[in-house]
Amino acid sequence: MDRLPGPHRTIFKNLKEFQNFIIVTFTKYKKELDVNDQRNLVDAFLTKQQEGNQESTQYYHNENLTVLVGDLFGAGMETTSTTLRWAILLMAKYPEIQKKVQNEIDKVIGSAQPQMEHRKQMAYTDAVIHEIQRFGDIAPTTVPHVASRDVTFRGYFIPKGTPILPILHSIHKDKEYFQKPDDFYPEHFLDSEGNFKKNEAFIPFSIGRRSCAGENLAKTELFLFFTSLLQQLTFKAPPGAELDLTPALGSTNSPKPFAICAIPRS
Ligand code: HEM
Repeated sequence: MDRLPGPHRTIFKNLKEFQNFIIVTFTKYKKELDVNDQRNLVDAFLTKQQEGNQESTQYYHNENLTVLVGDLFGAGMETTSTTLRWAILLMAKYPEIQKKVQNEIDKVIGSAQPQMEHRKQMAYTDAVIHEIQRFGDIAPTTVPHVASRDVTFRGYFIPKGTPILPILHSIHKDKEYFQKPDDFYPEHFLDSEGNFKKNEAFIPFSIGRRSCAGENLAKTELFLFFTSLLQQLTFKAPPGAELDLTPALGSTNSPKPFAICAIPRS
């Protein structure tokens, strides 16, 4: 792939730049390190590295630190922030849904600081967040897996060692489970009485042993950020602008860059 022209070269170039940024950062941290006053994860990792035992050499080497910090950005930060960008775009696109969320926030949370306990009383907001994740479809596939043993699935024999890439996208667009798969329709997660309704085909964090390690943290972040934003602000398209819901080209689905007006509510 290195020798072929194409957009993947930009990915390699950006990845190198990103990794260099991490290396430069932890090299600086290494110089300042005080094992008795560890400031963050990088300091904790470097402290283990300096212990100089077998574990330090085997696991706590620079390459693992680079990948670990990279994973936290990629898996931990980019995912939730991209989902929140979809949330802002969708709220501006569908002002009547935004209004219903804000009414529920005003009723249940008022001017207090949003807490996770509020979620059980906020079926509509919960349904909207689920629908943002389903519609935004930020991880259309899982990360690559490999069959750990021979399996037969729906009549197909899959030998041990076969690479497998489950497609979450097709599940989230399945008409059998979602009445209007191509629309933004929070009612996918509400029953006729307006109670929150689980849907077993909602699996944006994937399922099984290797499903997302940050699922609970991500759900917490999404609820707290989303409600805090809509408690204070109303999102609107700039005058005359048409908001485009087509995702940008990439291995994950993020919204194309957009301009937005954030109007204080008070
Ligand atoms: C909206 C937010 C997020 C979504 C939609 C999401 C989605 C996913 C998906 C689809 C996978 C692949 C699972 C598989 O291959 O079966 C995954 C893996 C992973 N995610 Fe997330 N994720 C999110 C947030 C986070 C956060 C906040 C963290 C950590 C701070 C995190 C850490 C990880 C890790 C470490 C893995 C790899 C797990 C493994 O291979 O065992 N994710 N995530």
